[in-house]
Amino acid sequence: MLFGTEILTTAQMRAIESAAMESGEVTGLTLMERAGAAVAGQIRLRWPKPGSATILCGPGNNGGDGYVIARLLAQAGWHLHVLGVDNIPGPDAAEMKRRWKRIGPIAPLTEGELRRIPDSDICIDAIFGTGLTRPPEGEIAAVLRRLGQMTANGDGRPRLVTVDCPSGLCMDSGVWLHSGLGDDADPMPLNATLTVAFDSPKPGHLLQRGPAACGKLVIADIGLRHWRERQVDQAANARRSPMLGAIWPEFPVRDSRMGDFSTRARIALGKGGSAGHPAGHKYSHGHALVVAGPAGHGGAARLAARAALRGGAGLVTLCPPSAAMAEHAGPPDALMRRKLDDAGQVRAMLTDPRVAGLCLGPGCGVDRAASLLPVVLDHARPCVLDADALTALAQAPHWPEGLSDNCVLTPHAGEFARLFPDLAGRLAETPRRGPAFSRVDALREAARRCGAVVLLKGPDTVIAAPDGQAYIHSASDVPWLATAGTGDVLAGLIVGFLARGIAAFEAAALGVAIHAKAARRFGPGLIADDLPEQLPFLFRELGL
Ligand SMILES: NC(=O)C1=CN([C@@H]2O[C@H](COP(=O)(O)OP(=O)(O)OC[C@H]3O[C@@H](n4cnc5c(N)ncnc54)[C@H](O)[C@@H]3O)[C@@H](O)[C@H]2O)[C@@H](O)CC1
Ligand SMILES: [K+]
Repeated sequence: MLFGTEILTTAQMRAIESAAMESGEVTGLTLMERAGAAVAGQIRLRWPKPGSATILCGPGNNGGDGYVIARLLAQAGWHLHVLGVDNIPGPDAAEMKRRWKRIGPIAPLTEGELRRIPDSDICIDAIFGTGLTRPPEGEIAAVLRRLGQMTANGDGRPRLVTVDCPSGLCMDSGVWLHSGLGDDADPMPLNATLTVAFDSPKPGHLLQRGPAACGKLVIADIGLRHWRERQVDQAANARRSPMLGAIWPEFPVRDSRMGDFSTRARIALGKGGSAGHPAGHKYSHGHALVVAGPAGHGGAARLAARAALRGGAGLVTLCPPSAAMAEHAGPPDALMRRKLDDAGQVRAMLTDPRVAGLCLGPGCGVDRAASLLPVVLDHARPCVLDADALTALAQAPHWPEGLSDNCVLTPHAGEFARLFPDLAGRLAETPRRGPAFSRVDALREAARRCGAVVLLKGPDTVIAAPDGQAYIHSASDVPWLATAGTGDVLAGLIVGFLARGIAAFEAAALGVAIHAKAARRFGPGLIADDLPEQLPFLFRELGL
């Protein structure tokens, strides 16, 4: 179970469109008309007064959408310049091109032409969509470079609207494809004001450069839901294509299949009762242990412990070494403390069946984490391994063996590179072809190798489970979340959810979503300490 919506790779999207057309219930021309109408509708919604638009139409169906948009905007009184590739596209795009030609001219899609025509209020990029497989070259690359320069101002004039995606962006990974001939030959990254994509987001809208390139992302329904649900279910049943879900800043309040976030969160958290109001005994909500480190480094573990408490663990015990006990004497009084000096003591604590979650890593110190890790892994209790525990794990002799699927690893990019240097290396390569290796590909492989849930933190957090299900959480709208200690809070929150009996993948997905919501609710100026304090208000708002 996931929160958010299913998202589709470009290959899945093409398969769904083909299945819809093969059914005979809908034609490609109808889908193209709906796609173009959706974009024209969004433009008219945002800019109700007809203005001027330059529409750039590529060689395929994305270009076909562009000709539909041209026709509909012209009918609405807009003044248009249409530039198009001089080719014979597929039958649907060719028909849309013909229909436009009855209304207005098509100038060649060249950089020179784009320079010659006067500036418009908006530029519409209908050059490449899901069909992009290689970097734009030659004249089209020059056009895109010019388009990037013209619209570099973001919200200045002209504004950039992209059809399905900004051209040149790999829709499966969110990276710009490069020719390898140097920056002068490549298009300039685009910064759109608005992107209207069809049916479902693709990973590239939400990962890496995608959010900045797309601007506001609107997902338009073009009547493919029936075929999408069938294809996704068939693929999942055949275990060919495990579920990929996502939440992004403009995530609609009510989503097609999974319901809105609060309903799904209520179902997940309902398994462990309501936050802060345990229906049963405190132990029925599980006891979480948070391991702390040497004196002077206790803040990280305290943040994690506080988040675990607010997240609804029945009991939370902070476990520093004896020498650091005094440092943890302050509030919250709800927090229990117990000294933990060696692996034997952890072993004794973990024999208590009520311990339902453990957090190892924040402020722990790598040596201490390394000494405790074997016992923690041996007991296979639900746990979060973060920070120093990840560094220790990467150095462990049997890595990547020994983990179980109730364990969540929460690396940031640097820690991920220590754990999976080859995958990090592939992510860092300059992409020459699409689909480029994506963060979802990397995380699925990482989770498969180590047998645990892996969560790669960032503005585009990706979580994957060993069985291949994956989840993208895009929080590009809360840059203030990137501040010291917020990762410790996330680790603690996930441990709190684990202690409530929520399965590791769900606990991680829910933790990331609630963490970002708490930051969004607080706003800029946030420090990590503020996050756990937002949780009671957030839970109440979500009706949890
Ligand atoms: N197939 C459908 O039923 C629908 C498709 N729609 C639109 O169609 C788009 C996909 O259309 P296409 O599959 O025709 O692909 P695109 O229009 O994205 O690309 C056009 C063609 O350019 C070629 N190409 C790829 N990379 C290139 C490069 N670097 N330089 C030069 N040529 C390159 C490819 O052969 C591709 O077929 C979607 O993004 C969407 O906008 C919508 O109209 C909705 C319905
Ligand atoms: K486009």
